[in-house]
Amino acid sequence: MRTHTITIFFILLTALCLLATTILTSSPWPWPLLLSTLLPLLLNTWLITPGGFAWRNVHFNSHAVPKGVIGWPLLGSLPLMGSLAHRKLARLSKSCDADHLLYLSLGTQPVVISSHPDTARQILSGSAFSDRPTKISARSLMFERAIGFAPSGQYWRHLRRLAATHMFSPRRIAVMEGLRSCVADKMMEEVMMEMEVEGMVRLRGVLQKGSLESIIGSVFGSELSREDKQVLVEMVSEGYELIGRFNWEDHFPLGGLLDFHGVGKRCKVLALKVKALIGRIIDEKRSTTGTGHDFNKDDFLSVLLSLPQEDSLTDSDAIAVLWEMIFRGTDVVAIILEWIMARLVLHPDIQAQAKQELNLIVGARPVKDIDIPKLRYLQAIVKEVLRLHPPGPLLSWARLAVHDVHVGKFFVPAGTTAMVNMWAITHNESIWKDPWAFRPERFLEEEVSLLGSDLRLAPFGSGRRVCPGRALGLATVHLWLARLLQRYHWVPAQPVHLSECLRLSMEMKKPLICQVR
Ligand code: HEM
Repeated sequence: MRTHTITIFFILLTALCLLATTILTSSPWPWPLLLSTLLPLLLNTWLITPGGFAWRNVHFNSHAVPKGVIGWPLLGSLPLMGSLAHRKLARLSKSCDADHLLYLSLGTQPVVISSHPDTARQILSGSAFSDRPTKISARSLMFERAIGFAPSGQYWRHLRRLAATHMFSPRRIAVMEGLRSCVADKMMEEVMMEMEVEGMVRLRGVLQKGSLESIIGSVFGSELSREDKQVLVEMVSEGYELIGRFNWEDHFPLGGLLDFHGVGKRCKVLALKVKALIGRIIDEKRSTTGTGHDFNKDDFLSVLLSLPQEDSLTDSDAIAVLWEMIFRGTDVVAIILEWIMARLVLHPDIQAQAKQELNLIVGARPVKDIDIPKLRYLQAIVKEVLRLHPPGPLLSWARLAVHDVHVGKFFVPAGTTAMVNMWAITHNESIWKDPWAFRPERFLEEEVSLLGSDLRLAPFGSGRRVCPGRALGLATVHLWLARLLQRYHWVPAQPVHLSECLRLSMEMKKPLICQVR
């Protein structure tokens, strides 16, 4: 029935075009002939393929024809991919009754989107979707030689092992507790200073500065100069802007020609600056010991430099990996904490309950990492915020099918980009009771793991490419949240807006401005 209607539609459209061009050109040759041949061909491939233009060469089994959206000619569904892409895609999947798998085109890129835990598990946890789709800006910024975008071969496995052992292991996280704690104290002072000087606190700036300080300390050690730190801040923020920008080349083979904003050029310039700065930091670190094999510090760079020959990385690969850690570790913790504090100033009863728990279990001394497992309500608050505001609503960077595969009964060819709409899953009323309500208690009533085993709530992804920094990220969020609540009572200084803006991560569109007592 659907195909029938479409066929009639494009025959009528062709006839209309033929008529229009005949009238407009007053000479019937050659435009009408050309149009009447090309148009049906184009429309045929665009209109009757589920998912639109990018799927034109894929033949689906008649028993398992997927549901898809055709989108705009050539662009496909690209116009949906703005700052609220997760919401628009969720609405689309629902309206097409395609929560399990929705087919669409982003330019010439075939894409499937899962908004259901079952298909999300198949995509994230199987081996078929173990690569990332090409992102030109990520490649120019060297991330293809780092964990996030390296193809899933031996090199990527080696990097993950190094990071798991020397950056994110429980021992390393425990060793770095002193640093995180010290940064927390500095943030408290800054909060107090802002209150005294301005009468209000712009929390985002304080948290971003703290996150950067903390990640720089664990990656490079504490020797970095103020100037170098400032340059790193600027580099990370430019990298965020560039990588979050729309890039034609990611979706069309010759899209690079349309780089009107010069994103490609700016990425190359930034990569040169990153290489120069981190290259110098590596050289300086090496020269502090002379032999280059005598590092006894705990920072990640010292560990990388002291690896045995067979495990060691070239300098340019080490630069890519160190840059990735700084880049990834800076913003997301600050973003989560800003969402949490926004919710807590809007719900003073929940804030009071969290403070009461802290009082009861920890008392007046500063909270430590070992207290966190006992702070069940505090953990429930973090979970509830990650459910309502997952920092990667489409799980940051998508996955790429490395071979043909079936997801459920639907065929997905190699080269397809797969996205999981975690935001749609965490807001689905058939999965979560009262999904729009902020109710941390739900996680006291039911134990739900955040770490990737339960696809109803997997803000860190799942499977072989699950976020390797999740334990460090959570330890930091819990510790700093507990300290912020222990020290101050938080109230809004201006109306709090919960509107979202999806760039690389999903931020609060309007920064939170509070007062403390
Ligand atoms: C605390 C909040 C964080 C959140 C919500 C988060 C979220 C994510 C998500 C959704 C992915 C993609 C997972 C997938 O494809 O299945 C990811 C990957 C990654 N994350 Fe995180 N992340 C966080 C913190 C961190 C930190 C602190 C670091 C490092 C310092 C980090 C480093 C990485 C890396 C290197 C990858 C790529 C993994 C791969 O492709 O093998 N993340 N993260």
